[in-house]
Amino acid sequence: FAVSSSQSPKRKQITNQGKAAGGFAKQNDSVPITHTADTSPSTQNLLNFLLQWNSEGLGASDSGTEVGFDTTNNIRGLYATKSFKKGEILCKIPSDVALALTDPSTASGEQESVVDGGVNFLEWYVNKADARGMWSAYLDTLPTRDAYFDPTPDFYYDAEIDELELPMIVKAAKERKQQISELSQSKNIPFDELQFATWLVASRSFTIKISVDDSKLVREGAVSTTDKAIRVLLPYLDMINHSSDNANAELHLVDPEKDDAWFAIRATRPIKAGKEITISYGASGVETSAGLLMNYGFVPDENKIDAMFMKKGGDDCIASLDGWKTTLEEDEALMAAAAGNMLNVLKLRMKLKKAYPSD
Ligand SMILES: C[S@@+](CC[C@H](N)C(=O)[O-])C[C@H]1O[C@@H](n2cnc3c(N)ncnc32)[C@H](O)[C@@H]1O
Repeated sequence: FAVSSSQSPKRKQITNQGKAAGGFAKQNDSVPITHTADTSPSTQNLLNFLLQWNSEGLGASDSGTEVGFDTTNNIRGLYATKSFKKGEILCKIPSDVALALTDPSTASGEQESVVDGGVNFLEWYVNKADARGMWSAYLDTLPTRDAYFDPTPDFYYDAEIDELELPMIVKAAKERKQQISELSQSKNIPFDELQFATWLVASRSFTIKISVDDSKLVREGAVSTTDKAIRVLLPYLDMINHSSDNANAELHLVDPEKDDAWFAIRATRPIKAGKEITISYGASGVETSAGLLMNYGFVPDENKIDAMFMKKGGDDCIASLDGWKTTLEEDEALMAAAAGNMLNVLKLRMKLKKAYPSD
């Protein structure tokens, strides 16, 4: 099985090239720079760790990608340091530096919940000294509970969840809070710890398929009903932010049938040097704004998929604009005085009201 669990990566280690990040190989064919390079020790450590395991397209200034902070909103993300054509690989990491969050021997076609993933993350990596040491270069780059992060409804009061109004979202959000509470008790994990681990898993993990027959990764588009879904954390690749309507890259499996498989980021459009690299989150590559709030804690400004979600949402969805408790204008007025979690609640409500076709 090519994805590591808590053990060390299996591939042969190469000498650390110790190249520093930052800067551009060439300035032509580039866009104005909208980020500052992340030169923090934790990110440099991660780069060195990944280079030891033969990762490509990262680490040196001309390698292809670098971690940076958006100069406007300070959000950390991944940026191109050279131009790429559509279809080109920007960077890749070997599958054995992926941290599995699902036990492949018990996995089924059904996706385990993010809360189960949170339990496994704590039990297999964080609370196990040897694994924590092995993966420290990655773990040290993760957001922490004591710094600001975008809270998902797992962190909301029930009254705030109720304000989301859409029955299917309110139900899913309350169920997940409940599951965190139940599993924290049955697994003897402090509630706050599991709540945050669940957030890390929900907002950073990728779901991939592996073949039942030989436990190898499965090429995209070749998924059969007997394949198992497993959740993985992908160091460095999890620095990539989301774009609903303008993503320029996607996760791609290279040589999934071989032991030496790779997780790669591939350009879906031409990308100029300096441009932020974005993918579209969600297992199927389309995530509604409600789904983004549930799992990633933010509501995007644009999202073409929302209109379709409202139309095809079924009985659990609010069937018409009349079904909402407030009008768009009332929400706009509430927004002016809102703070904390209610900002995203109202942003989502207003966005869905605007997206819903009035025919
Ligand atoms: C997989 S991580 C991406 C890397 C992350 N920015 C970091 O610094 O580690 C997902 C998180 O990034 C942030 N994020 C990603 N895309 C975003 C977007 N389009 N707008 C606002 N926040 C975004 C959200 O906080 C989300 O939970």
